[in-house]
Amino acid sequence: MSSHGDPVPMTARPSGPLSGVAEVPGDKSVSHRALILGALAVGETRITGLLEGQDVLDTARAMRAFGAQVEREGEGLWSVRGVGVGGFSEPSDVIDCGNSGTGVRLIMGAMATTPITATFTGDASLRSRPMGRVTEPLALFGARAVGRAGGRLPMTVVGAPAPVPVRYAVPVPSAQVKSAVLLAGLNAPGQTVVIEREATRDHTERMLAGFGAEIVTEDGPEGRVITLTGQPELKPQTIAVPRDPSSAAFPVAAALIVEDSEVLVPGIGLNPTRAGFFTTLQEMGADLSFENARDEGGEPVADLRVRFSTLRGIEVPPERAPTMIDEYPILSAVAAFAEGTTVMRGVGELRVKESDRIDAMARGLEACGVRVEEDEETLIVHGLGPGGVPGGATVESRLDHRIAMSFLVLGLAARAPVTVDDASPIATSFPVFEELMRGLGARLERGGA
Ligand SMILES: O=C(O)C1=C[C@@H](OP(=O)(O)O)[C@@H](O)[C@H](O)C1
Ligand SMILES: C=C(OP(=O)(O)O)C(=O)O
Repeated sequence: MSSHGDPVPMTARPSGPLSGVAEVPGDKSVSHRALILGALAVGETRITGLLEGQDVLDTARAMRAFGAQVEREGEGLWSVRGVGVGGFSEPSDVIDCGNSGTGVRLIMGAMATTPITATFTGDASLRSRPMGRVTEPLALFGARAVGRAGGRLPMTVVGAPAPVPVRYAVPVPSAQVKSAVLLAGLNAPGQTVVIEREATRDHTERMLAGFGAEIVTEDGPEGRVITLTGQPELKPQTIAVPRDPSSAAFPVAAALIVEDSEVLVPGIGLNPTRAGFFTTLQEMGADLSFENARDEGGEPVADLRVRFSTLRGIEVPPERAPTMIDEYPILSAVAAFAEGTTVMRGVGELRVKESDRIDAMARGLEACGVRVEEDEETLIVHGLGPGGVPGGATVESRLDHRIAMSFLVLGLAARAPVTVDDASPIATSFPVFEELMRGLGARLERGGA
């Protein structure tokens, strides 16, 4: 929701070894898609392990506003009675997607080929993010959108009265744009084709196939070509949401930088389009072991054991960025404890997330005594080695959950406490962060140092 309450300062203090089992919540990307596709299926979809973070709760509320019946039956246990492809009704009020880029962009796609009108808004962070990247391809289907200057929310989308299928090459690596086009393609007759030069997370494609849509992915010279046949009847599913690797990144990072730690993170999703952070950590010398690799609900899953490690700085290959895009903030916190320099190039997309994440990390790391360099597309962190980060600063979280969690993790291994001015955004993706980290032995406290 866009109303933002009082800031919640939080302080991380230098902690003793972390240990135990970190049961992180359900995957945010998969949770949004389970609700949206459930709402477009005919019949009752049942979901277990749904992330009950604010971003996903806002999507659940939006699906009700478009006519689906969405019920919470227990912890993480939800049921969605869908209205069928093309069956969305017109919401009687503004759709507030809170802090969630995924929520607003996927929902715009899902309604853009139905002849209804909807107005979208969000919090101050979401209202500053670009929506033109979705409304441009949605216009090719025949939808119209009017928003503020620069394609910003609030924005009204008028669904296409007679949608036509589309062939669209996504100009930026973005699973949200790809997914918006595929969801719009659901109600266009014929074949909608999306081409992406760099493969981004493919949960939409996997889940559409699970719901019975005809969808084919081919890798060719132009990149990944995804062809969806429009106007299917989606069949309701039972979906087990895997634990979120992007949330797991925080306890994993904490165990790597706090001396003598050992933590087990069970059941995390390890879809290759999401796992780049763990590959990068291994290249830095991290002691990670993957146990009990298995498949759950169409997604690869494993238990991850992590032990404190002496890390070295590396150059992260730019082509890996889409597979770890949300993990650069925590990677740059980890890099501060590595020996040598970590170079992250080709990460310009970080500037249009919940905050400008390159700037937010650079300023916060500097305040904690870490030397950084940056340009439009690059962040470079000069590591100080294990135990070498001074800390002792208050850092701005800028309405960005990942910035808040990154600096709280950093503070557990710094020499002096680190305060985040507002930890409340953490509830968007990882509502049990504080409790879970404390359970491992992290010294997290409400308030300033
Ligand atoms: O499709 C998704 O679920 C997401 C895609 C990514 O955004 P972009 O599509 O903007 O890269 C990612 O940053 C976001 O957290 C979730
Ligand atoms: C970028 C993120 O989310 P969204 O784009 O959905 O707001 C994120 O969770 O890091």
